[in-house]
Amino acid sequence: MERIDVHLGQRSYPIHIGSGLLQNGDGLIRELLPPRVLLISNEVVAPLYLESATALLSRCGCQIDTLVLPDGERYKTFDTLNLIFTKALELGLGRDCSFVALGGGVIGDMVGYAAASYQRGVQFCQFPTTLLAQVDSSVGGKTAVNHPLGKNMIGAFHQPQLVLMDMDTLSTLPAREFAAGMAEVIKYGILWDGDFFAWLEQHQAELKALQVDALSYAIGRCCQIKAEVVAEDETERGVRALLNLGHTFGHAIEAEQGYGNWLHGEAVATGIVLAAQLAQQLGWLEQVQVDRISALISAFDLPLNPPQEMGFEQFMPHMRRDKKALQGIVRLILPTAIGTTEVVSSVTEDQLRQLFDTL
Ligand SMILES: NC(=O)c1ccc[n+]([C@@H]2O[C@H](COP(=O)([O-])OP(=O)(O)OC[C@H]3O[C@@H](n4cnc5c(N)ncnc54)[C@H](O)[C@@H]3O)[C@@H](O)[C@H]2O)c1
Ligand SMILES: O=C(O)C(=O)C[C@@H](O)[C@H](O)[C@H](O)COP(=O)(O)O
Ligand SMILES: [Zn+2]
Repeated sequence: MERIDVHLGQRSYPIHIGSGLLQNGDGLIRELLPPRVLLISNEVVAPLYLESATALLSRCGCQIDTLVLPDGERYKTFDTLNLIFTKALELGLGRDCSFVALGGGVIGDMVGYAAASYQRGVQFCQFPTTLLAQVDSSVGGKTAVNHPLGKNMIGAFHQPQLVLMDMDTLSTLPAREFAAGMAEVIKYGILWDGDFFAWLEQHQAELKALQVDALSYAIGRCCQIKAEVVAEDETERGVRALLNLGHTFGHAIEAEQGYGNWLHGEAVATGIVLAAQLAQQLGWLEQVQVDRISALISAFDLPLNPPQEMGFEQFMPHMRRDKKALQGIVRLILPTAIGTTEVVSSVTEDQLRQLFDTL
């Protein structure tokens, strides 16, 4: 069992990582929970883990109600959010309740945003059940829903009270979803920690086999990096933007292809490769580093290339709307080495056209 703290003054919170925490984690979370809880999951995760999560929360002394939402990225919408608000109002929940998100990043982002806005803000907790949610989305307080014109366009920064991640839940995760989570894991190595990237290169087999020591090291390292970055820059005024490596391209793919057709992690994987290729084109990254990045992404069966039908004309409208853009100028996160990245606003549209033309 590992505990990592996100240091944010009064909004600080613990991340608990371990095996069996949905069965026996009550001692870790009891003191942080209010008496009234709305436990929210989806149609896929609920049959697997709702019962143990309910039992855990009830051993903590909470009065629990549950809500099961439809599954998938295409339901990360205002309409689904409204199901949460309606349920909470029907139950008569007040500001002293907590919402608990049991599921992957879609559930976590939606429940977090519902908590940020219900009666102008209630507490929430993250019980992440995908690799992607454990290494990334459950930590840091970015919450959102999608808009047809852009990913995560409507949202808020709202930190959870606690994050409880039971690594055992990964045993039921489909292989494609595990790989999608690995895209964000690889991202941390490139943007922050070259030694971690090298460790990932050396431990591919153990990770694919869900070997517990390798998995817990990888999840822990990602959470440490994210906690450090978020503590330094909670609302993305500076260094936090680095966590967006691959996302300007990736979000364009997700929106253009229709939410859910490309998984978030798949789109980010391709986005990271595009960022590396662009950095190489600009003379900032050596080809050998691009090759290492592509090789590791490919080793986890993640896509290296965007959809064939997507070129400059299809990417650009999405990229100009990216949340990092300032006065219509695209800002990109580009690697300068494995382990070091920079926020760059000097890339011209001609340079981007050249990137897509050479694919
Ligand atoms: N807030 C953030 O900082 C942040 C960071 C990264 C990604 N995200 C968001 O997270 C979302 C992607 O999250 P995701 O990859 O977890 O997708 P997801 O939430 O859609 O989960 C993937 C699939 O796995 C199922 N599932 C979840 N846990 C399972 C389990 N243990 N066993 C079997 N099936 C399980 C889900 O029901 C779903 O079908 C995107 O919307 C992305 O924008 C947010
Ligand atoms: O936590 C962050 O900051 C991130 O950028 C993490 C990303 O992996 C995540 O996908 C995030 O939701 C993207 O944020 P957005 O602001 O580009 O929507
Ligand atoms: Zn992401």
